[in-house]
Amino acid sequence: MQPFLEQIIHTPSSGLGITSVLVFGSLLVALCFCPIQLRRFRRRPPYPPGPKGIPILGNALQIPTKAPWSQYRQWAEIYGDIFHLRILGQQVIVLSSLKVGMDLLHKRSAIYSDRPDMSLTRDHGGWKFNLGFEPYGEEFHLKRKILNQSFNPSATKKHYGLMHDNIKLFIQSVLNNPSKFQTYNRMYAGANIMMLTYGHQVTNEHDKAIFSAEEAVTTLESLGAHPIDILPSLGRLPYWIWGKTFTNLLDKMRRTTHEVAVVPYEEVKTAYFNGTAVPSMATALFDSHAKSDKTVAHEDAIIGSLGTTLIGGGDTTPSSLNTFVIAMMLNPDIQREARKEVDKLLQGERLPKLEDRDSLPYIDAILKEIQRLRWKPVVPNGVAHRATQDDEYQGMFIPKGSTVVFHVLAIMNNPRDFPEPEKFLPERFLKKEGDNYTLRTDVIDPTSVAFGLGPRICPGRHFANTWLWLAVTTLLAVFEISLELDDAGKPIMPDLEYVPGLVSHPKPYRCSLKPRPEMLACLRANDLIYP
Ligand code: HEM
Repeated sequence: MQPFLEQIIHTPSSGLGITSVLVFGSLLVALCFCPIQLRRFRRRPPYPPGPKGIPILGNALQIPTKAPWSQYRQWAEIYGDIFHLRILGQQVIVLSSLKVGMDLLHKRSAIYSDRPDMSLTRDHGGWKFNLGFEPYGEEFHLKRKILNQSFNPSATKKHYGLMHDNIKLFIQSVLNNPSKFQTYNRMYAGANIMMLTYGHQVTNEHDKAIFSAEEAVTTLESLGAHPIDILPSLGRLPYWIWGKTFTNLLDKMRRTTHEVAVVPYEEVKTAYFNGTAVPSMATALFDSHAKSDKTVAHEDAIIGSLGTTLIGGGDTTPSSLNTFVIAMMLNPDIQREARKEVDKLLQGERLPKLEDRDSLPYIDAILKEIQRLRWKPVVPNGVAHRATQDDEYQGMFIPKGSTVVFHVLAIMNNPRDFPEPEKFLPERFLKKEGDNYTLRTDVIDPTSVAFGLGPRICPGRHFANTWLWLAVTTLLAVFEISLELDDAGKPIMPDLEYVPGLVSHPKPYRCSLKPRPEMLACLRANDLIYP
């Protein structure tokens, strides 16, 4: 799911220098495509406006490696909500408003739902199983159908019991060891998904499934730009010509993708045919696809859909929940206001339930603001799409093969839609009458941006939002969240510089999570032990 732009520009660590990749790629592109491009150029409307680049490299060197979105925001202010960049001869179209995103990715989805090639990771690194890399076509629809069946809004309701069980385990773990909040955050996000997908119970933070998913994503992030992505036929050459660092990394990538997608699948398949599998997405699929000879129809699509869930959800929801904790530490007034709403409903007598959601609009506003984020949305550059046909939009030309970036972060930071975007202000989504809040409907809902658009919209969005709501509300009910103090009594501030990557997330931070005395009776009544 690595945005193409990032892959080309921002992760040059595969053993080849970025400059050589850029120059090499540009020469190839120029040699192969110049005559064709010239013929098309004479007939077409202009590209969307954009900054002037330099020969060969185009705009590559104008995109800062750190916080590139602020540059995109500036370009959007100069050139409008759709602008054009050229990187290595690759046309990149950046969409920086929800309207343009809807017009293209949603309304013209037949053209804009493909992914850039990423031949290296897909065809050579073992990532072919992953829906996020799947070209738009029959296999894509099959995998999406499988995931949608388990993650659509009514299917998500069936997972409430699992989430209610896991939130209690999560809270108990944090009560036992608050300093490991970040570890448990990740562990229980993974536990939800592993139980739902494979019927696998995660019982500790060292569970191999969670470890494999982390390792696979880290390896993917460290591969970086490579000529095989520019000219896939180079992949037919022996790998050793690219050097030892590269071959080692590719070996590791193939091993980790196997561990993440094939190993858990084979385990659950064996259990299914032995009659010992716990009911899950996998067993439901076997019920309808297993044959009498113990083979499974559409097996690749099933392996791929199941194997994608932990990759899609293992990092993303924990990142949002970490941002929530950081936001609460830095905004005690907002924390107080949110807790007032929670306490009014629960009266210290019970833990929150997902059925309470409609009664707590302030919490929903916090979730929207977390997704809008003043620091970094979880997937700041969206995930790149690719145009499969020449297109024209408002008199501008979008050529076939363009990489199309729905720039989530630039949209979320647009002061036109979100005044004072740098401030954390849940109230921007609320109307207040007397003491009561209601959600505004006349403001862009960040939830409709953060998860992408069109047929490629995140299939896990309902599930992610439901778990996040429950986690946020329960943490507010049970804990006082504040900055930890150092030995001199000074607050330890979190670093707001997020770690960039496929999924952006905060650096490790310190926080104080103190159980609220008024909830102790309720915790005991729920068999939650306060040490
Ligand atoms: C806060 C949590 C999450 C955020 C912000 C998020 C965001 C996104 C975004 C922006 C995309 C790309 C959409 C596009 O191409 O336009 C995406 C794709 C995807 N997400 Fe999520 N996601 C989250 C949680 C999850 C969860 C829990 C799952 C697993 C069930 C999941 C599974 C996927 C998959 C499989 C794709 C690829 C879809 C495709 O290419 O067709 N995500 N997500």
